[in-house]
Order: sequence, then C-alpha cells, then structure tokens
Amino acid sequence: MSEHTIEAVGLRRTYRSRTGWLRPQRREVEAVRGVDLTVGNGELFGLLGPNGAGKTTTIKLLNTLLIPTAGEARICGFDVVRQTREVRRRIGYVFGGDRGLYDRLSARDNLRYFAELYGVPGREQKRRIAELLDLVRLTGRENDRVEGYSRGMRQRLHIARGLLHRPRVLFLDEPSIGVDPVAARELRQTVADLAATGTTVLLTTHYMAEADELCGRIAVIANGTIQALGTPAELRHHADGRQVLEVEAYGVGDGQLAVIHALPGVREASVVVTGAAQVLTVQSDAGVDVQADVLRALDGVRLGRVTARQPTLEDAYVATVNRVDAQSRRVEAVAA
Ligand SMILES: Nc1ncnc2c1ncn2[C@@H]1O[C@H](COP(=O)(O)OP(=O)(O)OP(=O)(O)O)[C@@H](O)[C@H]1O
Repeated sequence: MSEHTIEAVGLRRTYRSRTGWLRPQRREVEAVRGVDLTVGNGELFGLLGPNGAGKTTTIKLLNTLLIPTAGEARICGFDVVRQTREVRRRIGYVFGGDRGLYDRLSARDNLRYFAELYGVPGREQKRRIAELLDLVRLTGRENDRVEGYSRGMRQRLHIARGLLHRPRVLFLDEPSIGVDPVAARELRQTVADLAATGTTVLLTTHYMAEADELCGRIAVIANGTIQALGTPAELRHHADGRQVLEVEAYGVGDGQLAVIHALPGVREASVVVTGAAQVLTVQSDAGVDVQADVLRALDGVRLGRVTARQPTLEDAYVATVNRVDAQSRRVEAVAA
C-alpha cells in the first residue's frame, strides 16, 4: 500500500446533526460515499467538484481532522486514524480565506511564530523562512505588516506557513477562492513551483481552468463519489464525439431549457448567468446540427452572440456533474 503518498480505500463520512428546536429531528448527510484514490509521490492532484460535492470532507478525512465513518486511508504509508501523529508530521493544510494569520505582524514574524509552534529547530528557521518567502514570491515585502497585504499575497503566505515543517504532502483547499484573476495566476505559479520541489499536492477547486493548468490528474467528485478520474486530456474524452453551441441570451426559462434538452441529438443543456446575460451551453452529438432547433426553442428570447465550438474540459466536467444530478433526482423521485 505504501508506494503511494496518498491512498484511500472506500472512504465514507456521514454527518449527523439535529435540526429544529421544538421538535428536533435527526438529519444525516452522506458527504463522502466510498472514495477510492491513490496519489503518487510528487504528484499534483486535483479534486474538482461543485458546491457540496464532498471535496473538503475528503481532504479532512485524509488530513486527520475528521474520522471516517468507514473505509481507510494512508499518508506515506501511515494510517490516518491509528497513526495520526506520524501523518500530521508529514502533511500541511492550507484552506482558502483570510483566517489564520496575524495581521499586525509582518510576514516574516508570522512565519517565525508558526515555525516555533511547529517545532522547526531554531538554527533552521532563518534559512527555511527565507526559502519559503522566495518560493511564494514575498521576498521584498517580508517586513510589511500582513494587514496591508492583498488576498493573493495572504494566500501565498498561508502556503508558506503550511510548508514550514517540510511536509511531504500539502493539502490546498480552494486556494484561489476570492482572489482576483491576476493574483490567482501568481498563486497558480506558486503551486506549480511547489510541485517542482517534489512536494505532493492535493488541491481542491471549483475552477476548471485552474485544475486543467496545474494538475497532472484530476478526480471529478460529485454527490460524495468520484465520477471521473484521469489526466485533463483523458477527462476531455468524456466529451468526445460532441460539439458545443453557446448562445448568449437574456431570459431563458426552465421550460425552454427542458425543451432544448429534449431535442434530438442534444446531450446536455445548461445555463450560466454572467452579469446581465445568460450563457446557454448545448452539447450535442457531433454529426447533428441542432442550431436551428435550439434557436426555434428560444423564440421570443433576446439573443446575443451564437458560437459553435469544440468541447473543452469544462464541457466534459459539466456533462459528468449533470449526469450525477439527473441520477440523484431520479433516486429522490423513486424514494418519494
Ligand atoms: N459539519 C457538517 N455537518 C453537517 N453537514 C455537513 C458538515 N460539513 C459538510 N456537510 C455537508 O456535507 C456535504 C459535503 O460538504 P463538503 O464541504 O465536503 O463539500 P465541498 O465539495 O467541499 O463543497 P464546497 O465547494 O461548497 O466547499 C454537503 O452537503 C454539506 O452540506
């Protein structure tokens, strides 16, 4: 089992909570329902999925913050339940957002403080901190107070903090959440540089482009299970044999979307709101020209640009996630 840096077999986690006050009811959420995963040494692996898919729960099961309801996992050969100390020594955890740094201290002093906390030997601290400031491109700003940092800079400092004790594995949970596109690009560069140092990275993200650019392999997770796993190129094959029509529109309703979905040759149809406009994306079999039918179904809706294009990794992802949504709706209907 131990030739993999991360290995999970049949991982499950059910949350039990109570809702209501007068008549409390028990509620169970199966957040992770049997995840099998192996990540090799030095790999940059992405967990990609929509909100509530189970990404954070999976990370927390692997980094010992949560105990699995069933299944097992090992990090560098150590069991996450029975050998937590061994595991913790070898991992770092960085999550998106602003918490966890001391605003009134400089980056250097923050790192000094955490180096003490993580037991980095005194004689090593100075060199390690300088190395990390360099890696996360904060050299030159290291003596400024963190309160003046942008979100992207803070996030890079978080990464440096997570690496102080030279972990073999770094868990990065949604690193670019709330970070502007330019800063997100710098952040991605930091993650790529980090992977080049041989650290194994498990990254969760909503952003397809981020996963595509950075990750050697990606697992698409939805509804608590892995729906697709492979290199970005392999995942793109899920959309092979398809073509995509994109229509900018203003006011597409659910009824019209259902009609488009039912058209001959159409495999997926979804609407995303971008600013004032909607973008309707229709995936169809490559040999079938659905454009005229789609435009007819949109009769009365104000339309903008209409583009036909080849499928991207994002389309493959949408296809996978929509398939899961449809399945779970069917299961709910049967249960009702
Ligand atoms: N502490 C908790 N108690 C009860 N339910 C929880 C708890 N934490 C998460 N859940 C539920 O478990 C499911 C998976 O959540 P999780 O946070 O792992 O998803 P995620 O893929 O990380 O989502 P996001 O991208 O929104 O962070 C969701 O339905 C969520 O509501």
